[in-house]
Parts: sequence; C-alpha cells; structure tokens
Amino acid sequence: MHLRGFRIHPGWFSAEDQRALVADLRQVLTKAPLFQPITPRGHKMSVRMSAAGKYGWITDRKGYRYSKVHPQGMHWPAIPDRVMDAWYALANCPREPECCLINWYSEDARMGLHQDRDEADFDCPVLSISLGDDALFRMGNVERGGKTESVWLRSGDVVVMGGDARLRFHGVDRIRFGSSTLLSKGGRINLTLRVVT
Ligand SMILES: O=C(O)CCC(=O)C(=O)O
Ligand SMILES: [Fe+2]
Repeated sequence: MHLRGFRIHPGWFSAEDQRALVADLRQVLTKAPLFQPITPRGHKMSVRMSAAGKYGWITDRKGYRYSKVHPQGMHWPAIPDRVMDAWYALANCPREPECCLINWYSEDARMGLHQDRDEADFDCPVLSISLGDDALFRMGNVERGGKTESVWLRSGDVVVMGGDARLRFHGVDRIRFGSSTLLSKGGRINLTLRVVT
C-alpha cells in the first residue's frame, strides 16, 4: 500500500516477543476483562474489547468515548513495557500514548470502515500491533466512499498510521481463522496505541 503516513513494519515483533506480549496481555485482561461493546445505535460489535493505559475507548448506548474506567468500574492496567517499546521505536512522536486499545477478533469478527477521531491531537499517529491470525485490513479515504486498498496484516506486524493516513477510513474485513498458532484458541488480537488528550 503506497500512502504517505502509512507504514507497515512486517514481523517487527519476533516470534519470541509475540509470545511474551501475549503473556503480558493475559495479565492485563485478568485485571480488565474483555467486554462486548455496543454501538450508540444498539448494535453489538463483533470484536470484544479492553484497554490499558490512562484511558480506554468504550462504546455503549451513551456513545463513543474515552473513559478513565472500565465498564465494570476499575481503572485500566498500565500499558506493558514491550508495547511502549514499539511506540518509542516507531511512532516518531514526542508524546506518550495514553490508551492501548485491545481488540479481540474471534472467527467471524470484523470491523467496519471507520475513522479514529475521538482523540484531541491528530498530529500523533495511531500505532497498531497485530497478533495471531492474519487480518484483511482495508484503507480508504478521508471521506466515506471511493477507492480502497487492502493488505493482509500478520502476527508481529506493526503499522503506523500518521500524516495523510491518520484520518482515513479503515477497517478489517475478516480474519483468516487458524492461520496462526500464537493464540491457543485461534483468533486475532489487535492493539492500537493512541494519544488521547
Ligand atoms: O484491528 C485492526 O487492525 C484495526 C483496529 C482499528 O482500526 C481500531 O481499533 O480503531
Ligand atoms: Fe481504527
């Protein structure tokens, strides 16, 4: 995909680092369990979510927003150091991420085209880490509609979406269930690091 501000770092996390990262995330998820997000219109999203950091991104009947607390009321756990390392190495941004959103895709999960625009500072990129099964990622335009381009993201890949790519519509059409052995039950985890305020 040739788009200014969109960079894929294939296999940035080694197989060993990916396993360590999954162990880190298991710790996070015991403190902040995955939940089923509901859109403001009342539809269940097919991914399950949680977060680490000062803020998590949540959605329910009241709307999309960043929140300092999990839907069950607790604060979010700290962002694992291994995740922060990717930000320091690749984000090229003087600010620290305030949210590590965790999306868990089971066999039939997908994510419709959307913009990430609930953050205050669009000069900072969104950094995305893929773990587990391959995902067909689609990138569109700053407005809905028009031509899109797709790319398969694999376990260990890190994507930086900044500059011209920061406010483009994007989504995940599907995962290739069982394509990776990283997660014992299959599926995919995506982490996105965001500067929120
Ligand atoms: O799962 C992905 O690769 C993308 C996730 C995403 O776009 C988001 O969480 O806003
Ligand atoms: Fe997004």
